Amino acid sequence: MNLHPFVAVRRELHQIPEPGFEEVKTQRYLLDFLSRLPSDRIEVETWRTGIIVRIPGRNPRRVLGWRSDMDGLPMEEETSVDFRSIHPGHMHACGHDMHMAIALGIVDAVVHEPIDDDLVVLFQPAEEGPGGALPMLESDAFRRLQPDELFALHIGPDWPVGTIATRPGILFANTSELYIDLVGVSGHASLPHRSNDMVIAASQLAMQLQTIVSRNIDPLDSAILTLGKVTIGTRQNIIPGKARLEGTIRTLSMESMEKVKHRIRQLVKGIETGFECEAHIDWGANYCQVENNRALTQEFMEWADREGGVRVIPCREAMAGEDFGYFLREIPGFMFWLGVDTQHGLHHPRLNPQEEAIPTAIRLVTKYLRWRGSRPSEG
Ligand SMILES: CC(=O)N[C@@H](CCC[C@H](N)C(=O)O)C(=O)O
Repeated sequence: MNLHPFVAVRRELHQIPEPGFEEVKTQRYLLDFLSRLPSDRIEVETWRTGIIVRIPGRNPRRVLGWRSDMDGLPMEEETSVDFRSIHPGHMHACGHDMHMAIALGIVDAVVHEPIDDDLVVLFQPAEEGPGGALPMLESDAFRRLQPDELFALHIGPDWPVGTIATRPGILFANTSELYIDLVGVSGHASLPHRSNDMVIAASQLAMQLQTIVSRNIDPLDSAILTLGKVTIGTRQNIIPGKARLEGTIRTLSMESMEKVKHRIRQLVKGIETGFECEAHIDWGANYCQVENNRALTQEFMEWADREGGVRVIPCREAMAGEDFGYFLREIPGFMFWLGVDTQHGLHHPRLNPQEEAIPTAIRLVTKYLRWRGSRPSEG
């Protein structure tokens, strides 16, 4: 059976997942693809491991933009597909391989049949961390080619192929990473009184942190504090003097984010006093919420229902994070979920999105850009 060309692209990209700002092979693959397109129809610029593509329009009044992320996740793939990751310990488990294949499909379609407005397509590194959107947004390369409106999608495991889901206003949460180091005194397992055991301090802290959302945040204002990794100790008969707790905070308002951080500082101070240890907090990468432009989103949802060949599902906010929010803070636009109907969700080692969603998305987005490109600007 003949594979759809951009499904084949996705499979090739799926094999080479790389961490944020190390997307070297990925960038080379994308550049290679772009170099095979007619060079008089396309301008290609690199920014770190990312790429900015500009395709001039037929009768441009403004610049429309599309954004894809690029990076993979540090996890071992557990699917049995024959195109699984060849990079041990790394996997495209958040669909960025799908996003890139779709973005290339859009570039290919618009190069061969231009839209009225100019189109800029961003391949943005490091969405999973430390965050490529903000530095890309602030770069000279981006400022030179900056779009007037910007759109993106994210694969949505919960929705069937042929559907999209989005909403005007907040779609994704504010995020902050969280790293807490505790330092006590290590020692012999038989001499607890001469050491300062960080297993106990870290366990207490982990439990206390889980009281913040339930006791300090307004129940009508969602928040999450997840610890995804706790590292303590080296073997069973050594009392460990060091512990590291790693997690993420999600909120739907900046006020709640500040409140959660304030409570974390207080609880960590309490652990320092109570367990006579030293503690250090690092907030890592912080992403602002993805807030869809209301008018453009509403218009898109109505258009997609009418003409896009997909079913549009109005959805609730998600507590996932996306540094695309930084772009939307400056540039009107929106993001939507693309139904890919998978049993295993994002960040799962068996994530296996339905690839028929790729041609569906290319058709939908290209048609929308064509339509939007022929419409007057907002306001
Ligand atoms: C869509 C998605 O899964 N995004 C990631 C973004 C990560 C943000 C940051 N590195 C963090 O962990 O807080 C997510 O986990 O939601």
